[in-house]
Amino acid sequence: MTILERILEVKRLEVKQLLMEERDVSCGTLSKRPSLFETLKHSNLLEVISEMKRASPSKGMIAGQVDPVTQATTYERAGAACISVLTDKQFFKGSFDDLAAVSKAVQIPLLCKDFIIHEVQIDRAMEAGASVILLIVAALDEGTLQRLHTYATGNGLEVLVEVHDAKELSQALSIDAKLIGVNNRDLRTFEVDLSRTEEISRLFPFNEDHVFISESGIMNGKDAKRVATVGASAVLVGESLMRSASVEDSLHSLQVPKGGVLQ
Ligand SMILES: O=P(O)(O)OC[C@@H](O)[C@@H](O)c1c[nH]c2ccccc12
Repeated sequence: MTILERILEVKRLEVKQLLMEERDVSCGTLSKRPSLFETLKHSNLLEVISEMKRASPSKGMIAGQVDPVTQATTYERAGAACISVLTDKQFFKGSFDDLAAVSKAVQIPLLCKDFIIHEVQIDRAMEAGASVILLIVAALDEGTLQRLHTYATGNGLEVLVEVHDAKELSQALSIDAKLIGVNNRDLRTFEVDLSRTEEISRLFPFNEDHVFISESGIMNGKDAKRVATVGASAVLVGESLMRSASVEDSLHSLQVPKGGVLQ
């Protein structure tokens, strides 16, 4: 069984649990945040989506003692375009409480990072103040991907659709995804390879309606430049910022000029 399959098994149980809990749906008011899509489209720099990531299945504990609010406000002050908060408990040691706490402390777009397979998780993300959710193409069949995308956008959320290969990119495009991220990490093997971003960039429809994001394994300005060169508008960065002794310097070193031919 791959790690992704194991995670999805746990998610199915979590969803059952969430569906049994009674909630006051009226608290699901959408927080007013700028649009991530618009922010990325209009910037001349490679923007940074900075992630609050305590631990991961591939790296174990990364920063167990870090306070999510302190980390997120540091990201915001340093000029991040968006904060990503991992809400998965079992594999990433995050929570919806982390997301809710961060939500109260920052004004920029806020991404709920989880393995979403059901609408009830989207409701929780909204309740906790997220303005963006992640949908992972590899985790969903086509019908569910479409349904969850429609549900989220219908509720005023933005959706980052994560792909890993050409087939997944065409699935993302077929549901009209606007924010498309290439995960450089293979969720089945944990292998990280930035050439994934380069490969997908050759197939990516760079135009008004799409932005291209490179996710995972971005460690420094050199990596940032590499993905900016092939048209990335943003990088999604967790580990290297979580481990950095100077978050501000590290984040600034990633904000290189956009370099794509069509930008
Ligand atoms: O820590 P990194 O290598 O900078 O990666 C961040 C982010 O891309 C990664 O956490 C991620 C990308 N897609 C995901 C899906 C689920 C969980 C985690 C992720």
